[in-house]
Amino acid sequence: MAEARVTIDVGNDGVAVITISNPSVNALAVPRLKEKFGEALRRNDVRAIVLTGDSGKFSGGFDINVFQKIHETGDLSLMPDVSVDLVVNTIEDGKKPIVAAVQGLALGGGLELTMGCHARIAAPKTQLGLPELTLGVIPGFGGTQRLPRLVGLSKALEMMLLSKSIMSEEGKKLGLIDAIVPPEELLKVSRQWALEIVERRKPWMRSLHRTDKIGSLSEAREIIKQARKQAKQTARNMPQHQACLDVIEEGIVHGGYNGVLKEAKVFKELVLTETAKGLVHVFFAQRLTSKVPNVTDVGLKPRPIKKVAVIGGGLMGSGIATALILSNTYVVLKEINEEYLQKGIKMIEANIRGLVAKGKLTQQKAGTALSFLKGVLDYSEFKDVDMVIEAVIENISLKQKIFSDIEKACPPHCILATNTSTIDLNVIGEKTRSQDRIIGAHFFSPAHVMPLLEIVRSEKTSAQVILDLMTVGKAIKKVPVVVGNCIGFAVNRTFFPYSQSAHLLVNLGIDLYRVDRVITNFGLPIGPFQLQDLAGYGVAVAVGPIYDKAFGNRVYHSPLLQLIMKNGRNGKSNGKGYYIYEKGSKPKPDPSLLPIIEESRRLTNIMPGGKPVSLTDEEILGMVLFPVVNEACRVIDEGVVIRAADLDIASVLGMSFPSYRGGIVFWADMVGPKRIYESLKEWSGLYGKFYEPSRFLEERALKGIPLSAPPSVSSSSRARL
Ligand SMILES: C[C@H](O)CC(=O)SCCNC(=O)CCNC(=O)[C@H](O)C(C)(C)COP(=O)(O)OP(=O)(O)OC[C@H]1O[C@@H](n2cnc3c(N)ncnc32)[C@H](O)[C@@H]1OP(=O)(O)O
Repeated sequence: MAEARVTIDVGNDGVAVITISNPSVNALAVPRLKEKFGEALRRNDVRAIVLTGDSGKFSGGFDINVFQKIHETGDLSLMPDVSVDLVVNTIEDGKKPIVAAVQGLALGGGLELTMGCHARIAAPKTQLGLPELTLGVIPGFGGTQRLPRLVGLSKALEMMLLSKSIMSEEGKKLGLIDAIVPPEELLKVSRQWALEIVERRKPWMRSLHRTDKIGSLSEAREIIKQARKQAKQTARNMPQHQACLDVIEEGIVHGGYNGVLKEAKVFKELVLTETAKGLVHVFFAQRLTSKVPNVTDVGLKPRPIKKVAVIGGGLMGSGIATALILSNTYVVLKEINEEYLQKGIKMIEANIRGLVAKGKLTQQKAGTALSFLKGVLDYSEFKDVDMVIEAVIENISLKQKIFSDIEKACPPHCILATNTSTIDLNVIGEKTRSQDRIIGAHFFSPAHVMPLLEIVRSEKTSAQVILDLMTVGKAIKKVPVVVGNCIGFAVNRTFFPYSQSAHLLVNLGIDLYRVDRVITNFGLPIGPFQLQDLAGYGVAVAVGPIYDKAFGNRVYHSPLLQLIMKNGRNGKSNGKGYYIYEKGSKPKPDPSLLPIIEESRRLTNIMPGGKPVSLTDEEILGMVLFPVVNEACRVIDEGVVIRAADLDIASVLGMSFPSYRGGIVFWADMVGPKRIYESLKEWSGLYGKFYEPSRFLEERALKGIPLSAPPSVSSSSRARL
């Protein structure tokens, strides 16, 4: 981030324009703001003040880097007193009118500063929001008090608890914005407005003193009560939602100023929580994924990708095609016969209809998206495509044949991507001479919904091709994470022990549904057994031998899956798996599964003394997740990911690992490598090689080094990236 500046410019009209200038989002530089406001309030030639931001943006809020410094040092004094000293005393209660001239975005502390001002003038389509809860804190510059007073309690709760921003047009209707003017008139109108306040021709409004939008105390309490109930369900394990409601309630009951004081106190408590640490880590880690050494830092420019061919109209292919057409990219969907092609097109139409039904897409945009789709049965349309994404079944010879066909059918610049989740890219491209443009584009199902795009490169994939796919990924609203070429790549490789540990626990006598419950209580949306039901068993069966070959004796074999398949269960697809699935109701545990589980326990015979083991929920959690951490260590050690933080993002976006725990490696460092190592060592003694700690974990645990610390040069084989 470039150096933060705040400038002051006093015009002949007696208006001082204070401008925040801190590329790229004008994060707030508090000491300089205080200094410039002090100057403007002191100077006799200044009658009124306009506060604005440079380069078409007001401000993205308080500098989040400061939170990270607080997390590293524990030093709360790094957090300046803005709320009372600057926003209440200097701005809101200052002796000169202050108008905020807002455009682009005003988020978090940025919006809070504007709410302390006496009026807000905005350019069209300015984004306004208080997203602090996504960082594990609450608005800390008075936002919890002023937003309800400006837009009403219900709307303010929606904006804060769901971190939902609004546009200035809606802000105008709600009363948050006083006028909307074209960007070129923003400063002129704001200056005039400020002078009119001086001349008492416009009201001198202090938001914190208002009560007209709050409603009666009993109404407000009822709204807060409902919000508490909802937050209990939707924001489990996180303290900031209930804390935000406490602070709002304080202000409603005891007045805005008391609310501001409580807000500042609670903010300081929250900023030190593990939740804030995890979420702030995820914020920066996600942005770091777009920095790929030797790809994004060597002056390359992304090439335009206008037309993409998707081969295979199954679940994955149709999801990928959906994601592409939603971003107005021309897609040619290829299938082997008319029947399959129509099936694929119908799936894409259903995906689009689903988004319309959920209110995520207008009917008009749905029609536009579908106009970008064309179904084909041969390669004639491939002559001018910029990229092909192959999404057929995991069959090596089929993929090899397709790649040698598309090498001939496509222009020489065309990117040749595969959506394989397991097969080595070098094997797929073996029959071509185009290894430099072969790349993995690993989407997660459903591809038009899940945000992660794992971009897999081989040693031969060119930097230009990686950059192009990263750009396409961002254009279709995915978060691309570049990883190396290995079995399962980063996500499936790291999580391969996840369901195996769950099976092992069941064979040790632990209740299957309890395992799922422990995992959902931890924060994943569903447990490993429900996940298997949802994904279908075909994937597990197909990848089993591949994992066996690659990972040898650290694979745990359980007969349970085969047994339940023999029993006619296919998971959610036929309504019967580990759970019973009935339309309109939640998945139900199935008591008739017990004899099958018992058969699996009999066959594996691993219960000590033939008796079920007794474990605490914490032990169950560790026995499921520590083997995942162990594999994550190997993934880091082998250089499959550029940095540990990439695996955090991949786990959050690909496996729905709770973001407030910071991702798998961040969480492991919070738990402590030593504890994880010692537990795994103990379990490997009791239950075998599946739990044996990796060399990397052992080294880090014994030397007291966090798993996320950059690997040492002497580390084993960092050859993949
Ligand atoms: C006390 C107060 O209540 C507390 C607060 O104000 S906390 C801050 C509240 N504000 C937020 O949560 C907004 C966070 N930022 C965002 O959501 C998005 O960055 C944005 C919508 C502003 C812009 O998005 P986009 O254009 O996609 O750019 P994005 O890549 O995210 O950010 C650009 C750069 O600005 C940085 N940045 C964005 N907001 C920042 C902030 N508030 N502080 C510090 N850096 C910030 C990003 O880290 C990134 O840096 P990089 O280029 O070195 O990677």
